[in-house]
Amino acid sequence: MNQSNSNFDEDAPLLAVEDAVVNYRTSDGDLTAVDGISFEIGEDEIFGLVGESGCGKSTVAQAILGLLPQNGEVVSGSIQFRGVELTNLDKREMDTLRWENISLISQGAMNALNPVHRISSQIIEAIQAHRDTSTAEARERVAELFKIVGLDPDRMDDYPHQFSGGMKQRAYIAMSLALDPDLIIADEPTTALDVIVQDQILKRLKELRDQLGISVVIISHDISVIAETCNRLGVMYSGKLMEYGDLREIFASPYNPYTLGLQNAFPSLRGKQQDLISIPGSPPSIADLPSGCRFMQRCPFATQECATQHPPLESVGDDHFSACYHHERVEQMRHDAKERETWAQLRDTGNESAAAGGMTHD
Ligand SMILES: Nc1ncnc2c1ncn2[C@@H]1O[C@H](COP(=O)(O)OP(=O)(O)OP(=O)(O)O)[C@@H](O)[C@H]1O
Repeated sequence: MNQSNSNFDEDAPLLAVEDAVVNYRTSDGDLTAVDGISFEIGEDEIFGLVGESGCGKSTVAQAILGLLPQNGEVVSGSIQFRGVELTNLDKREMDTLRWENISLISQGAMNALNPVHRISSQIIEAIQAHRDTSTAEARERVAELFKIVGLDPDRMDDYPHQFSGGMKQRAYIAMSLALDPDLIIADEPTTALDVIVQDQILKRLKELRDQLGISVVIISHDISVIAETCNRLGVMYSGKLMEYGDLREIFASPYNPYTLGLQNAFPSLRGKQQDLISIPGSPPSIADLPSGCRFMQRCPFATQECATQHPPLESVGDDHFSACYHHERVEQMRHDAKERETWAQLRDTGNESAAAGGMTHD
């Protein structure tokens, strides 16, 4: 463990997000992008956060890392790293924690490498900004990091343009490992890469967990990316966690209609080809959220009850939680969700009428 903060509690979870609410101030008033989500990440864990564009995944990552834009704020709840409340840290403390304890590989991180500086000097600079290390020692560390991420150390003095997209992404991962963080947050780490390189990077992230004991949060809109890599999972929709827990358990017995829909919508990276069925419609705008279940307007199983309020997360198994009013109908929902007509009916009915009363009754 990286012991840069003497306030860390070794018995506390690595990361614990508890009922966190994140708002953005806009000319239309305060908009809630993350609405009371809770999850924990333990040692040696790869946690996946999945959901469609705009559901609040990046906002969660930025809130953890203290990198929310100027108009964003964690307005309630708590985010703790080894028992230390991150939302109370000042900028200097947060800057230290970022890199030393938690580091970020962001969407398009490879483009964050400075094109006019050699890759080695960029990583050396990051090391020397935090540690009193000679340049010779830092160069040795860069060579070691290159090996860890599967790059040839002889190429460390190259410029970014001499690297392919996949190599640049690996170089950025090397940089994010420079100070031995305990947790890496990878926000869409492979989105811009082709499938083969994507697979290699995901394998590498897994190896980091296996070899270095680093926990990883992978944020992706693609549930098959998460399926390949993670051992625990949070399925997000419109600022809420819809299903959460052990990945194998969720994949073997999904309880939430949104998870059922996502599973239909993405091809698996390996394994048998399946017929893809997309979920008709799009998520609600955070400026105009429904008062009931956030997924209600796109859910083929919605009833009047769903229009009352968003359902709470309930325990449905060992390390398995889901937010839905219809868990008792899950067998039927799993069966029906595999049928294209189930979702097509929704398209025919139209989102608006489904929300207003085109839904089934209990
Ligand atoms: N600075 C901001 N000001 C106002 N609204 C914002 C701001 N940043 C994000 N949002 C809104 O917050 C919601 C969540 O955005 P966020 O980027 O966290 O979602 P996401 O799931 O990561 O999506 P993507 O995969 O497209 O990045 C969206 O509705 C987005 O439009």
